[in-house]
Amino acid sequence: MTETNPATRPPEYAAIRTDGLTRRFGSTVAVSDIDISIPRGTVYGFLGPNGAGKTTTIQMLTTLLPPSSGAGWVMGVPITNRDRVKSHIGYLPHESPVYESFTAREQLAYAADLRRMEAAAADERIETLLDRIDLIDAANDRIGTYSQGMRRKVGLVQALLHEPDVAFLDEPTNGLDPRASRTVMQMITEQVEAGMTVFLSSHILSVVEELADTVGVLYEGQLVAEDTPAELVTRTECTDGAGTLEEAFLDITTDYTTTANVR
Ligand SMILES: Nc1ncnc2c1ncn2[C@@H]1O[C@H](COP(=O)(O)OP(=O)(O)OP(=O)(O)O)[C@@H](O)[C@H]1O
Repeated sequence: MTETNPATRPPEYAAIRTDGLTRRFGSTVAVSDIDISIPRGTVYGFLGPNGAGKTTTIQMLTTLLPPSSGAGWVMGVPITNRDRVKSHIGYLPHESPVYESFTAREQLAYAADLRRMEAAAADERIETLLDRIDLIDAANDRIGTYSQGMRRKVGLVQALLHEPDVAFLDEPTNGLDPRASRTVMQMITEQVEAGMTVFLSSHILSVVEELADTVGVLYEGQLVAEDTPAELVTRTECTDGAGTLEEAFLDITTDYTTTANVR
């Protein structure tokens, strides 16, 4: 069987696909003419310096912000179709979207209800995930009393609760201790093995290097490099045997014009 080029397949093949996706704020071009195609069941690491346009891209893909021009699809659904796109996605934004006055159990039950999950199945999944992420003992405490890391855990469980086809995770390990980070990385790996696609934005490059099948580097709104983590490291000549994605990222973003051909 001959494989077609992912970039030329119809949009329904990809979990996420964009075609010239662009967003301007006045005279600022936050995201400029981005073309990506992310196969289902993979992790896409999305990197870029502060202000590169990562959040803006995620907000367009999660239907929170309309593009200025270009197009995007999530699971084959145009991102202009908010309700249908929302039915396919989970989103963990930079700040966990939780209510201070709720307990973790209440917050997650509320999220499950919004997602129209069947109550018994939702309860079972909530308990499993709370246990997995080591939050079960605090699950009846108000989120207002939680640490940053504990809030992050609730936000992450909330994003994965309904087993979305595509999860957009912005800094999922922010504020987590090493053991909790490891658990979260294992959870992401398991979800992806079960078929989920993960769009992962993080400044913690060791996490991205370990999880991502493909990494895209955004610089001043443009996608300036895209490859597997290993290839990015090799092709930016960071390998004298011990290159890391962090070195590759610094190299690419120090002077992307000389490395734009890595894409
Ligand atoms: N609502 C807005 N109005 C005006 N400019 C905006 C708005 N949102 C973002 N921008 C600008 O768009 C550009 C991209 O911002 P964005 O938040 O997408 O970057 P980022 O890569 O997510 O950064 P960080 O890593 O710091 O979170 C920046 O120049 C930012 O100032």
